[in-house]
Amino acid sequence: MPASASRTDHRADPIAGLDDQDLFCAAAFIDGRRIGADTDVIEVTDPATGQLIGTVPALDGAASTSAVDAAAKAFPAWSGLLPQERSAILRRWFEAIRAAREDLALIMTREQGKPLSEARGEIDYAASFVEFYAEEAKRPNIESVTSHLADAEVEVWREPSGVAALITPWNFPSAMLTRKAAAALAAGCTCVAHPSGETPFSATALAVLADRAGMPPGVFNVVTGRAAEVVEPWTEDPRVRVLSFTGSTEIGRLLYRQSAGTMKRLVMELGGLAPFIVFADADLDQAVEEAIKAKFATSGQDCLGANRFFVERPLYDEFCRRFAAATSALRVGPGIQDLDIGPLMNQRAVAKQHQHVEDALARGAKCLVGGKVHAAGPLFFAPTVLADVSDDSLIMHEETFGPVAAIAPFDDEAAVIARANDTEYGLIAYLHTNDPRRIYRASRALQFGMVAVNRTKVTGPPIPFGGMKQSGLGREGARLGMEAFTEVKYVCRDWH
Ligand SMILES: NC(=O)c1ccc[n+]([C@@H]2O[C@H](COP(=O)([O-])OP(=O)(O)OC[C@H]3O[C@@H](n4cnc5c(N)ncnc54)[C@H](O)[C@@H]3O)[C@@H](O)[C@H]2O)c1
Ligand SMILES: N[C@@H](CC=O)C(=O)O
Repeated sequence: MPASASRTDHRADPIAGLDDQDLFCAAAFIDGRRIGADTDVIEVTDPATGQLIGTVPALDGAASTSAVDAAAKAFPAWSGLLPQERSAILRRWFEAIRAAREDLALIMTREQGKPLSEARGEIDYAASFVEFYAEEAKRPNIESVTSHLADAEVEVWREPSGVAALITPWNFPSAMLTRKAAAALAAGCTCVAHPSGETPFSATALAVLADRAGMPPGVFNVVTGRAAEVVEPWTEDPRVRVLSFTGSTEIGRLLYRQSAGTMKRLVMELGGLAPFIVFADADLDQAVEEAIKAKFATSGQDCLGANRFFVERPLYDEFCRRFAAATSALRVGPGIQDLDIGPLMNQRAVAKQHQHVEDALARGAKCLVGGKVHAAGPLFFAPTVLADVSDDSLIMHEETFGPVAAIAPFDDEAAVIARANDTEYGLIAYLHTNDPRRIYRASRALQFGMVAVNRTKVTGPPIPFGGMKQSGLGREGARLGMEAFTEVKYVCRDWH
């Protein structure tokens, strides 16, 4: 155990309304033990109120390496279990998460700020990955290949890669962790996970539940601390074979560089700059309803959040009018009150909203609704609609990651597809049209990993989630998500 850490069962102050206070756990988890720091801690505040809700240990590089020691030690036994045995543990973890739904949602709302209903939805989403991979764990397929050599038999195996490092963000603190961890564990890898310092309690609660579900010591370690201190040793450690990150493209590039020395397998779920394209033949009511979901879920702090709305000229004025009216009806307040829009994560996020609004207005845009901080508090930004936004505005090129929508008209299909593709990002594109030929043409032409047609909610465990270009590498979810944590081994056997 590192000198700076002592073995303590630290507790955060109780959260009112939590049934099971042990889930609100102010400790890291390494090798099946709760690790607390004597002095160095990270303070976690409720973004709705600015109130301190608890602290977690700020573990150092030695502690972070000790988590890899534990995961490497646990790897032979975990990867050697029968697939059904790993599946049974994952299934128990899934059931524990489902049973703790209300408490997990409350913890998330307090540290992340999202409305309680959205937090409950995220817990269901998080649990669904554990359930899915509990099933996939049973199917570690061996591919049979017809031999191309005389007198030889050939086989292709998939073997667990080893220790996997999982680095997760603050906007979806539970689902981003289970989407990675359940896939890695099902494949037979052991994990070291680092949750964002802004939302660590959702991750430590999942670790408590994994422990209760019978996850053996060292298989699923959660290391709290400052991201660079915790993660850099993992990028340099040759025992860490896969690094899976969700967060900004900027940090993704940094981790890519840091991982080059040990040639890790990388999974990167990075930023997006989603276009939302509405053609004149679309169902306008449906387009407006879906646009509200695509822009304002998690207060706009979603990698799938629509940043750029392009509306064909004949529908433009009416779309702007209806979308602005629907936006001004959104209720803003603390997540605990379960309204529509909660606070942003931090002051940097608020500053970015101001910057994007002011820049767009300076370039000729009109503000139809919002445009400033909301009376609910300093981290609440009013849901905002900007119309006539010019293509050279910052908001058309940089992720806003907040509740500001930019709308611009278009006249021509080919031109709008080119504008939509004119970005380094390529995560998701939204398309509204009722012309089947156009749906096919546009879906093919959009350079995005996911295309949502006439709807917003498209994700879930069986689909390959991920982006093209600088939105990332690899895919999460589906069978591909599990294969990311495996190595292909080819064996050729002589018959003689
Ligand atoms: N794709 C996503 O789901 C997602 C999630 C969160 C943030 N973001 C992006 O981040 C931007 C704003 O958020 P931010 O200011 O917190 O961004 P950021 O890049 O500083 O942080 C994003 C995440 O990266 C991790 N991180 C930061 N520094 C790291 C390091 N040196 N090593 C390893 N991990 C590190 C943090 O734990 C954090 O959760 C947004 O505009 C958005 O692009 C994307
Ligand atoms: N909203 C995404 C998570 C990324 O921010 C999802 O649906 O998985």
